[in-house]
Amino acid sequence: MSFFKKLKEKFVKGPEEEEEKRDENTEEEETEVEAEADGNPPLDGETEVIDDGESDEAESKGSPVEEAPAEDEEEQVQVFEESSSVEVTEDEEEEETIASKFKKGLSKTRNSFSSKINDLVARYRTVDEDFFEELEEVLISADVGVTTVMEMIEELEMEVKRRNIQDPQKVKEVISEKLVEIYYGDDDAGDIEGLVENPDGLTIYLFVGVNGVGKTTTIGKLAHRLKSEGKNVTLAAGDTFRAGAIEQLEEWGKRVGVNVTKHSEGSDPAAVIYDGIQSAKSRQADVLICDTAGRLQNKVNLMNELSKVKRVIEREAPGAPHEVLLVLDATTGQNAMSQAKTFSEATDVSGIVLSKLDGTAKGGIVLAIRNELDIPVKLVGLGEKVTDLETFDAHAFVYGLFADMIEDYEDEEKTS
Ligand SMILES: Nc1nc2c(ncn2[C@@H]2O[C@H](COP(=O)(O)OP(=O)(O)OP(=O)(O)O)[C@@H](O)[C@H]2O)c(=O)[nH]1
Repeated sequence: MSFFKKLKEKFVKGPEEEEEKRDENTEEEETEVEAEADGNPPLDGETEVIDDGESDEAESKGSPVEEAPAEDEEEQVQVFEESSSVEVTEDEEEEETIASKFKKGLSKTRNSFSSKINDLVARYRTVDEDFFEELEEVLISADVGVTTVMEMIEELEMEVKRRNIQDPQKVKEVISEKLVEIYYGDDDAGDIEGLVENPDGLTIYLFVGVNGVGKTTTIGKLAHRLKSEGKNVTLAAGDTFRAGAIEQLEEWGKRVGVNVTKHSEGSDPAAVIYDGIQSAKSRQADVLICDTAGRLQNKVNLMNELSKVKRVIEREAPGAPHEVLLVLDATTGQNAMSQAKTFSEATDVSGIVLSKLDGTAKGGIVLAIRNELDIPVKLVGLGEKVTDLETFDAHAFVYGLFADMIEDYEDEEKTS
């Protein structure tokens, strides 16, 4: 079966399915309206009471960092009241398919990339050396990364020869297929996609990345997603360095309806994370998401800070952190690549979260990161809404890049 057809079957819903989905949505809306009429908020609110006794006991057993300010103890754990989680609007909750999210989120990249590809195939009658040279430029301009592009062109040339493809139009499909193949390399999709979870208790995710990349927003989005899946989520405000970072995380905690462990600005991040773990344990949380500061200016400090935080996590929750997630801003292109290199030297990054993928026309950065750094992209930010965080899926990504062509392909199919 052709690759475009496979993608179509996987991601494009038929009219009947769309109809069913619309009916389901209408039913859900009606239920929500009824619930509101009964005085219940559309999102489940959360009233949480902390067992302070237990966390105090843990602290007295020896917080790892003596310099943690004692006067903050009573405000270390924030408790949000029931009304606080309704700020996620119904509009934001609207259900979209993974395909429509990737299609919408990658529209800038698609518009630039597919128009260049279409222009290229329209100008060539046969697939020759010049064609591949121009294709190379198109891929490089989409930030795919020189090394990855070279590998890709080599494989494309072999494939085109093997299948004896003469018509440049037919190369589009081969490109899409190769993009997926190059992304996975020798790995199975199941091994590199999705976040690792601890089946036996608390799962801990450690977030790292420089300031301004969208770390806080991503943590908020992930907390919302996990909570919507029925998980008991808690956050630790380990970015004690950037002014306003703690308050910003607290805001997200309120918005999403999860509690946040915090100390005052400038305090030791490892102490916050330690308290976050005790709090998560005492409330039997399923997931703790830890924020950290990213000071790139001083690599030694960054390394020391992250290794101290990791040591505390490893000691207090053996087997954790289950993921060390580096947030990179897709709009910063090759700068993101150099940040990834620095952070991988400072700590064991297990996955990348690529934020603001919707804000760039150079979405090819996904492939460069995966291929040149050998770190999988676990999550992608596809917009500013709380629900605009998706588990990365290379097939959905390629569908997002080639959606228009796949639709044209459908037409060709229908008319043939
Ligand atoms: N369009 C779009 N905007 C995003 C995405 N993720 C984050 N943003 C926006 O990027 C801006 C910065 O994000 P924040 O999370 O506030 O990041 P920050 O506070 O500057 O810095 P850190 O938390 O240290 O990364 C905010 O306006 C976010 O709404 C995304 O996936 N798409």
